[in-house]
Amino acid sequence: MENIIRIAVQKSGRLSEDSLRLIKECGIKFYNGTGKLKSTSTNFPIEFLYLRDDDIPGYVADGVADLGIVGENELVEKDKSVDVLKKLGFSKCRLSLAIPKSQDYPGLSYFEGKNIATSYTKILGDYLKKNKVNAEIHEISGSVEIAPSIGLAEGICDIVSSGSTLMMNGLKEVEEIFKSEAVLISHKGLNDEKMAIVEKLLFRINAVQTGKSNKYVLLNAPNESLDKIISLIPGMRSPTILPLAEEGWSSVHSVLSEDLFWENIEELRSAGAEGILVVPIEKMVL
Ligand SMILES: Nc1ncnc2c1ncn2[C@@H]1O[C@H](COP(=O)(O)OP(=O)(O)OP(=O)(O)O)[C@@H](O)[C@H]1O
Ligand SMILES: O=P(O)(O)OC[C@H]1O[C@H](OP(=O)(O)OP(=O)(O)O)[C@H](O)[C@@H]1O
Ligand SMILES: [Mg+2]
Repeated sequence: MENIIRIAVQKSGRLSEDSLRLIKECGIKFYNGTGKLKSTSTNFPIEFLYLRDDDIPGYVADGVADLGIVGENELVEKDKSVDVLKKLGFSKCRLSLAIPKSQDYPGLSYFEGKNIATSYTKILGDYLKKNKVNAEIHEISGSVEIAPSIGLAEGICDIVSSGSTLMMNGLKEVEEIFKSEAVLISHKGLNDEKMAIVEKLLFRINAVQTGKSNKYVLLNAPNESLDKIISLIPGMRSPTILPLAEEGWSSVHSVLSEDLFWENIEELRSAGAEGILVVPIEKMVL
């Protein structure tokens, strides 16, 4: 069936929940009961494959799946020929080198002639080559952080986010070698029918993501300070101004990024703004 696209998402794990949440926020309905490895949307021409994240780049490169959501770390490690359509802003982490916290760290020379345990042999190998460090790479597929304590390696290269797993295993992060977040990838050479559906999906993802990075702001302001306040919360085209029942006051409605709001909040208040409400936006189409 050409008029449907197939997207591979992680069946269970760190990417899974956020991937499925994003799809639902796009208004796409589907059933993903536990144990199901495939499901079809009831209101959008898309079907889902639920896979291990390691397998997603290969399925998309081979065209078994038209799209996939995977971490950049896995994508680069698997080195498959796919297109990256969009960074998705979740599952942010980094690939770092770590050593026992009792060890002094003079720099990358620490790793010269040593063993490093990792699940990411390609990324680590490229990094060591680029930095002219001769070290032995030990590939293990999980629980990498215990390698130094069981004498398997003098260092590791693994995913770090909060750093708590490193700490719990007596390790300290010494080099960050790769920053990663979830990305939407696509098979190269999708036909026009499939590309049309992909464009519709991207439109919805953009609307959801733009909404997430902006807030709807309402406030009350004395009319004499409206020009100053409007300059501080310019909105998409221009703020909406509504007269309050009380003479000399107006209600100002606008949209702006959360960062800009916090940068301007003090100036807004000193300009006389009060009753300031900040409301999340579900979707936003520019
Ligand atoms: N602690 C973390 N914080 C943020 N993102 C993470 C974290 N750990 C992993 N990720 C991201 O989520 C992806 C999947 O991680 P997960 O731990 O679920 O993989 P996995 O155990 O290999 O799962 P699978 O069984 O699907 O292979 C990683 O490739 C990475 O991009
Ligand atoms: O810096 P932190 O916040 O501690 O996160 C890093 C840990 O998260 C991931 O493991 P996860 O918890 O997903 O378990 P897993 O090893 O079974 O995938 C990753 O493999 C690291 O071990
Ligand atoms: Mg995996």
